[in-house]
Amino acid sequence: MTTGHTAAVELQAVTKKYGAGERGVIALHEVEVAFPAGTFTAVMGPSGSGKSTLLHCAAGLDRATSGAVIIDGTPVAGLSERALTRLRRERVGFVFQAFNLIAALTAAQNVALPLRLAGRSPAPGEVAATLAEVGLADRAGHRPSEMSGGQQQRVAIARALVTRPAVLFADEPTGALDARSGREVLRLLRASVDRHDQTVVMVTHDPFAAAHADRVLFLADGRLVDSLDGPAGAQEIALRTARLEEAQLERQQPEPARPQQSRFPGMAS
Ligand SMILES: Nc1ncnc2c1ncn2[C@@H]1O[C@H](COP(=O)(O)OP(=O)(O)OP(=O)(O)O)[C@@H](O)[C@H]1O
Repeated sequence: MTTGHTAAVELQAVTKKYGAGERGVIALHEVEVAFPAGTFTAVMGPSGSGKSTLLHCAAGLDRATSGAVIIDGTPVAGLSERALTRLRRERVGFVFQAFNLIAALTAAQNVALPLRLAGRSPAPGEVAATLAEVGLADRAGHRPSEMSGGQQQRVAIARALVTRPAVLFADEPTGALDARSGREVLRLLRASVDRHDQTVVMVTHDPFAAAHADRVLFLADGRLVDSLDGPAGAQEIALRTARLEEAQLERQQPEPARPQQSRFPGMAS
């Protein structure tokens, strides 16, 4: 089995600008990054640094303003909307903070949905096996409202993995969970990489979550400014995050005021 040799997703000089003219916001500046197949990458950075934009561009949910995004060997720039939708449906999996399961469907029906949308019937046992992988073999007939948050997120992971995508993108997958359910979700993502060579890219604010990754990338002001090759400890990740947040705060401070003339001659103001 080859691991880590080819890129599941590649961004070449990707710039993303929202809006036009002077009021436009450059959310990504010529970002250059590859996510090797069979690896787990965490993306961190202060609020507004461009994490979600990076994820949306890398997943083909949004188009880059310039530069190239290559998903599973296919450059997305040349694709029609319909072809891009098909690429996303067949080669990309998503897990969001808010689970996004369909309330009227059972766990098994939710997991089968991507296969049905791709126009194929699940093979016998396929959905059950995927639910078993996330430890929910006994919940197949339950609807989302009958499951805990952690269980719902595990169903969402099963739904994302059922098509065996080239890459799984997770946007704050533990953000709405208690610590124990969060750890379970992270263990599952890690296991999908270790056991099935899955490629995972996860945006997170949580250093403990990022510590499950093989590599942590740090964004600031739309640029990749730092990286840690893992396994990295949560403490080191937290330290680097704190440094970036401090640097961002410093940049946002107004220009220091000129020293005032002291009202008391001879004393420093
Ligand atoms: N649709 C949009 N229109 C205009 N500006 C946007 C849009 N989406 C994001 N931005 C801006 O682009 C920059 C990057 O935003 P992005 O949401 O990618 O950051 P983030 O790191 O994911 O932030 P957070 O951690 O707060 O979710 C920010 O300045 C944001 O205000």
